[in-house]
Amino acid sequence: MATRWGICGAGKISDDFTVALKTRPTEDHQVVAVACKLEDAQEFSRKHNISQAYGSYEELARDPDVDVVYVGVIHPYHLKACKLFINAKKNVLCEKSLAMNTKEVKEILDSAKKNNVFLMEAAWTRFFQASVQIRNLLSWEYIGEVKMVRADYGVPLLHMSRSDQKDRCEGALLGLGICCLQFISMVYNGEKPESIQASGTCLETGVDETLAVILGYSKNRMAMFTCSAGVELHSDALIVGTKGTIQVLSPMWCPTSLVVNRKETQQLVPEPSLSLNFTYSTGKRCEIEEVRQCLLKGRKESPDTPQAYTLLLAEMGDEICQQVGGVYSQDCQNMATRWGICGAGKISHDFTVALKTLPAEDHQVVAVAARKLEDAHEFSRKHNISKAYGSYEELARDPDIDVVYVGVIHPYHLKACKLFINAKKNVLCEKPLAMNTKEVKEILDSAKKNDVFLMEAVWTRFFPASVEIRKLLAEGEIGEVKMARADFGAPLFHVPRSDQKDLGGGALLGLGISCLQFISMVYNGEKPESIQASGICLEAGVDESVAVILQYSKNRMAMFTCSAGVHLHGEAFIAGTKGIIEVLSPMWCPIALVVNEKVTQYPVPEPHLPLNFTYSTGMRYEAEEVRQCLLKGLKESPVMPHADSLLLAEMEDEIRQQLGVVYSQDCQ
Ligand SMILES: NC(=O)C1=CN([C@@H]2O[C@H](COP(=O)(O)OP(=O)(O)OC[C@H]3O[C@@H](n4cnc5c(N)ncnc54)[C@H](OP(=O)(O)O)[C@@H]3O)[C@@H](O)[C@H]2O)C=CC1
Ligand SMILES: O=C1OC[C@@H](O)[C@H](O)[C@H]1O
Repeated sequence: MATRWGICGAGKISDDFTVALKTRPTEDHQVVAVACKLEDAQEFSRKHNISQAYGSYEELARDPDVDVVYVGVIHPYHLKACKLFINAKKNVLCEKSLAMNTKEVKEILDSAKKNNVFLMEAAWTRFFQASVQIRNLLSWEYIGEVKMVRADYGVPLLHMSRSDQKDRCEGALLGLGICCLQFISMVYNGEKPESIQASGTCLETGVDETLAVILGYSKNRMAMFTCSAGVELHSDALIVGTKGTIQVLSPMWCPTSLVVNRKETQQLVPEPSLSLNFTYSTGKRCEIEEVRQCLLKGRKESPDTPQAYTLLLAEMGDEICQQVGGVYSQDCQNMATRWGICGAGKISHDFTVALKTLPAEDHQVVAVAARKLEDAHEFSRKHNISKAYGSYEELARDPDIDVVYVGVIHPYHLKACKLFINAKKNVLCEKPLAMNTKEVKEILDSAKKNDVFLMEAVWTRFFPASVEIRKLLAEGEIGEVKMARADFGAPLFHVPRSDQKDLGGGALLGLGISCLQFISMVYNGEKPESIQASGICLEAGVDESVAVILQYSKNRMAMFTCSAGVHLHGEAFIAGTKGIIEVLSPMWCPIALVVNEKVTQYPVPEPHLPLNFTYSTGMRYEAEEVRQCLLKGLKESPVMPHADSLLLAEMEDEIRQQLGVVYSQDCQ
């Protein structure tokens, strides 16, 4: 009985695929239907003598006479099309690249598994006679142990709309480089490379034009490829072993000539019955027959292109895209921000609980790292995190992390931030960003140099109440601001990190910073004209209680008190020429505002686990700010910009100097 094909999409590749199918016996393969815009489907069906033409993919999905659908639409539509057919229990052969990124590929693979249907990415090169011969030669170790693989594929394609428009297409990697990658992956038997280094040029649209990639494999083996949608490359491939070489002559993506240890053999493809759009497309007959054989044997995937290979290709593609800066809208949309947590202490616990109050589609914690592996394990068990590392370095190397939350105590912020930033990780670091201005500058500089996002976790700024305060001030609700005041005091000296100097102790950096950032927010990041600080210090040399007066231009002022020895009321207010905004306690995680005597509440969600600190689920707002910044490609938050972190550090330095609090970091 013939395998009955449905064709999804009536473009160039579907045209060639249908011609290739005709080179097979009609007892084995028949095209029974085609679907796309109705007039195009009708024209396609007339040209190829197909009995059924549908004006929608949904009709094709419902056709009971179709055994397998060939998805020949452009990549951005693969996910939707594949899921439609798979959910209708159709087997699917989908053009390469199976989807735009790993997340989409996983979604397609999962749905094929769930629906128990056959699915294969149309990596047609693998099924050419020449590729079969290569696999045989490698398994016989005909050229000894493989040490190096190289492939190139370049064709000027930028005149084709799908190749230069990011929303419609793929760029050089997804369009061409994927053939080189799959070749390398075939030679190395689906092994994951140990390293990938990619460099490339992108068009103004953000699409990658030309790429060069080096892959490092275990046991000192390597591979490299170049691809270009801008220029013609030689487009051959080479496998170098300890005892010889296999050369795949151009076109390596539809190979018909091999040179094995200098001896050339040719395996030609049949002539087409109609003219083709692409080189040697009748070679697709091999993948077509592979699908039939798999269906006859009841297989759900091809042993020659298993789904694990498809996944690996997507993962490598994502890594390369990330390195060259080619990000597609699909990479951002619907994709969770993947957090790594550095430090398994109290605030990291609270932050992780706060993340759980946000949709799992938007935020996921994928790994935690602590100095001791058992602490990381305990944390990961408690929070159901899949990866636990016993060092921060391992977290820095994890390719699955988009952003690291640094929740260690402040003397270690500099080292941790630099580690992650140098590993090209985005960072949200607990406050204070560092111990002094010098350290803060070092972190900011390294974030700039490495072109990553960095934000000091000044969570207060992102509470809805703070958003409301900024709105009211901008609208002039209380007239011209003349005075701001804040207090924050809590007896904390039972906590070592609060009274020990080498652990970053002291009221100012622990608590006063929340008051200082509030004042700085009210005065829009302006530098005060003068600062007068007075305070009392413990014998250990850290500040216990501090009172500070700040003078701003145009006769405006601010003041705050903080104490790590006693409880203070924890309120703040902003007084203007036309009214007053009061922030009820706790002002550092505000849930109630009184604006000209009218009270408004802004409650935070309940936590699913007990918290260490007051209203910590409010850290969800800063986490969402990070996500939004990353989605927009920002390197700093407009609400808590780098300049504000620098100003905070400068003011803290000045206050500490007046109090006589000196940390070892100030002397280095
Ligand atoms: N937003 C807010 O309101 C709050 C902010 N914070 C800030 O968060 C940070 C951490 O505070 P918190 O969680 O209470 O602190 P913890 O005492 O719980 O310590 C946090 C982590 O810091 C690392 N650490 C602790 N002591 C040492 C040390 N002696 N040497 C090296 N590393 C050490 C540990 O990492 P590991 O697990 O790897 O061993 C530990 O788990 C501080 O910078 C603080 O200012 C804190 C509370 C509230
Ligand atoms: O460092 C701190 O420790 C105690 C907390 O209550 C406070 O919010 C934080 O800044």
